[in-house]
Formats: sequence, structure tokens, C-alpha cells
Amino acid sequence: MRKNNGGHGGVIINISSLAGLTPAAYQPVYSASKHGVIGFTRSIAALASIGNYGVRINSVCPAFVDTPLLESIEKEENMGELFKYKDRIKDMMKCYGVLDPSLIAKGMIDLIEDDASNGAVMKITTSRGIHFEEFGVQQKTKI
Ligand SMILES: NC(=O)C1=CN([C@@H]2O[C@H](COP(=O)(O)OP(=O)(O)OC[C@H]3O[C@@H](n4cnc5c(N)ncnc54)[C@H](O)[C@@H]3O)[C@@H](O)[C@H]2O)C=CC1
Ligand SMILES: CCCCCC(=O)/C=C/C=C\C=C\C=C\[C@@H](O)[C@@H](O)CCCC(=O)O
Repeated sequence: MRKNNGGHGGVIINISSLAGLTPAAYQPVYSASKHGVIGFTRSIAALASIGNYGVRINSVCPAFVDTPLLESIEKEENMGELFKYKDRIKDMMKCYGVLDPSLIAKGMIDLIEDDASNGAVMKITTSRGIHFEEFGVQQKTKI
């Protein structure tokens, strides 16, 4: 894909979660993996910029979205010993609301179309819609 390896360049969007930016007490492994997605995305975005890959790599961090994934918290085989907290997660959904998947699609199209975005961490919530995590100037990467 990278231009310096015979590719045509392009855009990659990695799917993290708000649980990749905040602690998620009832989903620690899930939260750790989503934190990792953000660290990886920002690091590889910096490398792509330094190496003139012609590839932009961004991440998107939605709050709860109305997909079959939400049903997985109702399954003990998924949640293990944390299954006993499923009603607390459902309370969080009531509190934060549940997004329509179409808004996530819009956010992803925005990232594809914005030629300046690289290493961006887009957050999508019911209260603030599409917005971005702000990092220090020194930590930003441009392509
Ligand atoms: N639904 C939500 O509330 C949120 C979801 N996300 C993230 O969004 C992404 C998509 O999640 P949803 O659409 O909600 O989940 P989903 O469970 O509705 O869909 C996941 C899809 O991934 C496929 N899949 C699973 N393992 C796979 C594998 N090894 N190889 C290929 N495909 C595989 C499944 O067949 C399924 O079609 C996930 O990374 C999830 O963590 C992030 C924030 C909130
Ligand atoms: C912090 C609020 C926003 C969270 C948005 C979000 O990502 C919602 C996700 C909803 C359900 C995820 C279910 C995942 C289930 C499995 O991965 C399960 O194995 C997790 C087990 C608990 C753990 O992390 O140890």
C-alpha cells in the first residue's frame, strides 16, 4: 500500500473505542486492547509521515453503538466473572445513550476525505457528536 514500496498510498482507519481513552472498569481486557489500538495508530502514523508512505492512518473511538456487539455483554461466556456487572454496563448505555451506526460511517468518511488527518483520534458521542481527542503539539503527526 505504501508508495515507497510500490503501492498507491491510501487511508487506514483503525477502530478503537472511548474505552481506549478512559478506564472501563467492567471490561478491562477490552479497554486495554482499545488503548493499544490508539497507541499503535499514532505510532504507525508518525512512521508513515517520516517515511513518506503516502498512507494516512487514523483511529475512531465511538461510545456505545447500536450493533450486535452490545448483546455480547448478556453472555456469560463472553464476560466471564465480569458477567455480574452487565446491568451496570446497561446503566451506562442508558446514561450515555446508544449511537446509530450511520454516525460512525460519517466520521469515517470525514477521515477519508480530510487529506490533513494522520494519527487523528476521532471521538463520537451522543452528547458531542464527532470531535477529536486533543494531544500536545509535540505529539501530533502530519503527513
Ligand atoms: N458497538 C459498540 O458499542 C462499539 C463498537 N466498537 C468497535 O467497533 C468494532 C466493530 O464492532 P461492532 O460492529 O459493534 O461489532 P459486531 O459484533 O456487531 O461486529 C463485528 C464483526 O466482526 C466480525 N469478526 C469478528 N472476529 C473476526 C475476525 N477474527 N476476522 C474477521 N471478522 C471478524 C464479526 O463476524 C462481525 O461481523 C469493534 O472493534 C468494536 O470494538 C467501538 C465502540 C463501541
Ligand atoms: C467506556 C464507554 C464506551 C464503551 C464503548 C464500547 O466500546 C462498547 C462496547 C460494548 C460491548 C463490548 C463487549 C465486548 C465483549 C468481549 O470482548 C468480552 O470478552 C469482554 C470481557 C470483559 C473484559 O474486557 O475483560
